[in-house]
Amino acid sequence: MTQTITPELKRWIVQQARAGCAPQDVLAAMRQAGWTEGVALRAMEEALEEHVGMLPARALSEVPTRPRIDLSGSPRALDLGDRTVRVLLTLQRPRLVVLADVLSAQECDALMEAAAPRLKRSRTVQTATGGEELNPDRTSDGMFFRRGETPLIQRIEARLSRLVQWPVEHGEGLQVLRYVPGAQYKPHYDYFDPAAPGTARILQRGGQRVATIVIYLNDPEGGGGTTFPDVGLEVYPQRGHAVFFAYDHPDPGTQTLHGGAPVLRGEKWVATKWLRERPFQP
Ligand SMILES: O=C(O)CCC(=O)C(=O)O
Ligand SMILES: [Fe+2]
Repeated sequence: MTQTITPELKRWIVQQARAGCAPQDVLAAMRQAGWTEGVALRAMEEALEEHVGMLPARALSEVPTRPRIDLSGSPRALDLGDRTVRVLLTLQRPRLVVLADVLSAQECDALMEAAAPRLKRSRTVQTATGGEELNPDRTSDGMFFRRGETPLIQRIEARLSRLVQWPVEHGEGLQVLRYVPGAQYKPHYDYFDPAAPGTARILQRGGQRVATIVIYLNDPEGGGGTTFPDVGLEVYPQRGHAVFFAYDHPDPGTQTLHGGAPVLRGEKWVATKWLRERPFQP
């Protein structure tokens, strides 16, 4: 059965929020009333977004509680201190922004060069056990830089932190991936499945993942787009560009299912930054 988000439902959600009801209590009440979690979360997001949109600008200047790119005033470019990035596209659901000029060509080259000797077949964090495993759905080679490992990494981390208004300490180490022709990363969520037995252990090191930044380091000749199947979106890799997407809750309702499509010609290199709720202990 499809459930429809009605104006009455949204009004009710706003009333609860104004009465000081905690979001998890509103969610629990909706679930009890028969709403599925994904729809309930989407209704809450939509209702509160619309409501906040009607408040005076002053009310929006509170400290962000999630990584976000401030696009108030629809800026075409964002000054990040040492670099100006351009805003190409934004989507509300999934919450997503495509950017250009996040890294210079020289920075992309330097990252690939530093990563190359350390690449190994990618492993995936297994929520079943909390350990790491080879994953047939993910046929890239990868490596992690330690946070702050080199001056280049420090510079990139500071820039990304300013971009998404989220502390450097909440980030995992920058990961570099290389895909050769045929390699791909099948559609997945970056957050850890709350229902899986190994997740509790993973969450001890900084809580959930709440947002992802994928930066393209080169121009693959064909294929290799980052796909978002729920909304039929594909971001084509271009050197120095990036896609940011955020998921406030570890739930498919965020529509952040995404994958790296198979590379058809040439290689594809990306750098991924995953952001956690809390400081991440490497
Ligand atoms: O390679 C891509 O386009 C996506 C990478 C990705 O999903 C990830 O690193 O989590
Ligand atoms: Fe991912």
